[in-house]
Amino acid sequence: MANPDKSSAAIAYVYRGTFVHSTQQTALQVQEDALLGVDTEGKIAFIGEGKKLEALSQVFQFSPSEVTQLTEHEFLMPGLVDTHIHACQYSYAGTALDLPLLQWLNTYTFPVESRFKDLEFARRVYTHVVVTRKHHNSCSKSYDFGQRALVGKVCMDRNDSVKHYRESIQESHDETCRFIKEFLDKKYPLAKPVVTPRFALSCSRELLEQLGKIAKNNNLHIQSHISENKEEIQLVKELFPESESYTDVYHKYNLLTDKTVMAHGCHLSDKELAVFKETGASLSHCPNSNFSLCSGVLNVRNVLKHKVKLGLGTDVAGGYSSSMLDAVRRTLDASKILTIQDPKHETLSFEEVFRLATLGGSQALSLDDQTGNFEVGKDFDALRVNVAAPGGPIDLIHSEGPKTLLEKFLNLGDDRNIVEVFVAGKKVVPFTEPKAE
Ligand SMILES: Nc1nc2[nH]cnc2c(=O)[nH]1
Ligand SMILES: [Zn+2]
Repeated sequence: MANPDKSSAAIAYVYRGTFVHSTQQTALQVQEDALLGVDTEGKIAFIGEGKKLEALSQVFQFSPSEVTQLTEHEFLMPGLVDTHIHACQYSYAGTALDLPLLQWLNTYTFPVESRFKDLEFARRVYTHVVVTRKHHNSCSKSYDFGQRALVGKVCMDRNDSVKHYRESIQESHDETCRFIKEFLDKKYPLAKPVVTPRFALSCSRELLEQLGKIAKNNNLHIQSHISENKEEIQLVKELFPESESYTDVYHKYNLLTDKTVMAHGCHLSDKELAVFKETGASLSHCPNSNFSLCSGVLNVRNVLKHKVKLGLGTDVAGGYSSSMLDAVRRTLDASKILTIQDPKHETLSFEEVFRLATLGGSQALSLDDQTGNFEVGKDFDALRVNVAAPGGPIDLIHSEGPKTLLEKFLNLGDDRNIVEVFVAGKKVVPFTEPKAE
């Protein structure tokens, strides 16, 4: 429990019931009959025991009668963090999954993305992405709907398959600078721009170098793809013969920093993982995409052994589902496949995967000082889950403890179980239109 200092904001609301979250030390920490207060700035003001209600209400100046009591099948958990999604690929999610990565990009992805020159097309797709994903339980127009987001403008100055979908180095550089400036000028409280070289194969050395400099000079996040599929890795070797590895290509151009998140990394060597650890760069594990495009199976256990930060991603539309619950399930499947192949492999537990989907994601994005778990002073990013929601997908035959309720939700739940979603203390589901001034 925190001591309120004189400058702390007033309490906006208080929940009482079961809370589950992760810490660095414990994959799943359960607090039963606990109290959690959120202040008017959307931050967690206190967490304490239910039986201390009287004392807490006096210290933090709220009325015990206004506390919201969760029911026996409900709990609060931190928001699920999707560390990698392509908003512009959302329109064909669930289709076009019959080709491996490079052929998939040339045949389906580049032709669709090139249509975003048409602003009306772009607006229509992006609005759908945010509205749908809110109901799919995680964090672009995200900022209009109160969601937390890192948003990048994809850069590529190399592309031979769809000729009209390629920038010059100058265009890519200038558009990135314009995008960053306009984005920062809007002063969105929860959204940040990200420097985004698509991947090594679609960028010249000069462009990679310029993007590394832009990120460094403006202290920005960086995102890209790495070591997703074997054919891609072979081509990177041929295009960048001076580099020792795929990781080395990005490292050389200062694109691996503690604010970098690289998607996939299915085939990284231990030596490359050591570079990730050393630079503080993180990985986004996107198992649905890795299965759908037959790219590979990331050994998450090995990544964790190297102490590389790792979060989960949906990677729509290489991944066909925009649900983070799906990412949780596919992560467990991927781990079990590795155990089938090698019984000595230590399968990930659901508690570990829960941590990857919440705290792990916030660490991968270097946002763990603000979000990822329930710690006093962090933003209140949370889901209120009702495992027994009427008309929902889960049949509760017996009364179950909180750990089992979480496991059931992760394996069987969907948005019908997500009663409320909070981002920085603001309720974004159910969504209510802001009142007109
Ligand atoms: N999955 C995936 N991998 C990529 N590598 C380069 N671009 C992409 C993309 O759009 N999706
Ligand atoms: Zn991707």
